[in-house]
Amino acid sequence: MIPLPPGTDVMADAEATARAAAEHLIEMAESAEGDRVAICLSGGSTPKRLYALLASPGFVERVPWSRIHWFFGDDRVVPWDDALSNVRMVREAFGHAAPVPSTHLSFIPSDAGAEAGARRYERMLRDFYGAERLDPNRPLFDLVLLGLGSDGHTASLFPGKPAVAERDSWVAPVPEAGMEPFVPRITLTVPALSSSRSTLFLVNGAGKREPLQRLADGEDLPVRHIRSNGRVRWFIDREAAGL
Ligand SMILES: O=C1O[C@H](COP(=O)(O)O)[C@@H](O)[C@H](O)[C@H]1O
Repeated sequence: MIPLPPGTDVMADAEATARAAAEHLIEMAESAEGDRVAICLSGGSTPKRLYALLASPGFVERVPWSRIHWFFGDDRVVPWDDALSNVRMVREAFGHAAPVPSTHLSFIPSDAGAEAGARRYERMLRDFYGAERLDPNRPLFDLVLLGLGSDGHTASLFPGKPAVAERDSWVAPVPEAGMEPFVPRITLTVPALSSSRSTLFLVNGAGKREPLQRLADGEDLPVRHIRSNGRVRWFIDREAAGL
């Protein structure tokens, strides 16, 4: 078995990971103070089952939809209805069953290119937060969901790329990352992703053994830089853990 990050719960399979994540999301939303709950969603294929579960009977009645404001940790610079878009993935997973007020979904702007989109998304986040600087005592997000790409990226922070080192901006353009063919992306940066009341990594499947092993071997992957005001937790299924 691969030595796993601190804060790991090993789950039986992808379904168990999604169910535990749904319970954690509801717990974080219910325990949030004030009338707004901010949740930052991850993309890719892993969290799709979680989002579909939230909109399904047994969960949909328990999620405090009217209080939750949904944000994205990263996206590709493609139209929101493109098959590569995280917006499309979340919309499809929520379907019509999730009663999300339209003003509570903040999509990453994708129509003006990576640079301009990053600036616009940063403005949206700062306006929502109500300040130009992150207060270490007041997290931007109640919950940040993240994944781990098979090549070691998280959000769209790719190992060794400039966005990983960004500490002033909350959002960064990712014009290239060494994956070919690469679609430009926009990503939250380490300080924004680390401003959370809770952070949860979801990692499933045999394809994640390699990046988990690289992490265990001490490689400087972007996830190493992510912090939280509260706990950083990992839900990893047995297959990814090498069990
Ligand atoms: O490209 C992306 O990949 C990572 C990992 O996705 P996964 O489906 O392999 O778990 C994801 O966290 C990120 O948001 C997404 O844009």
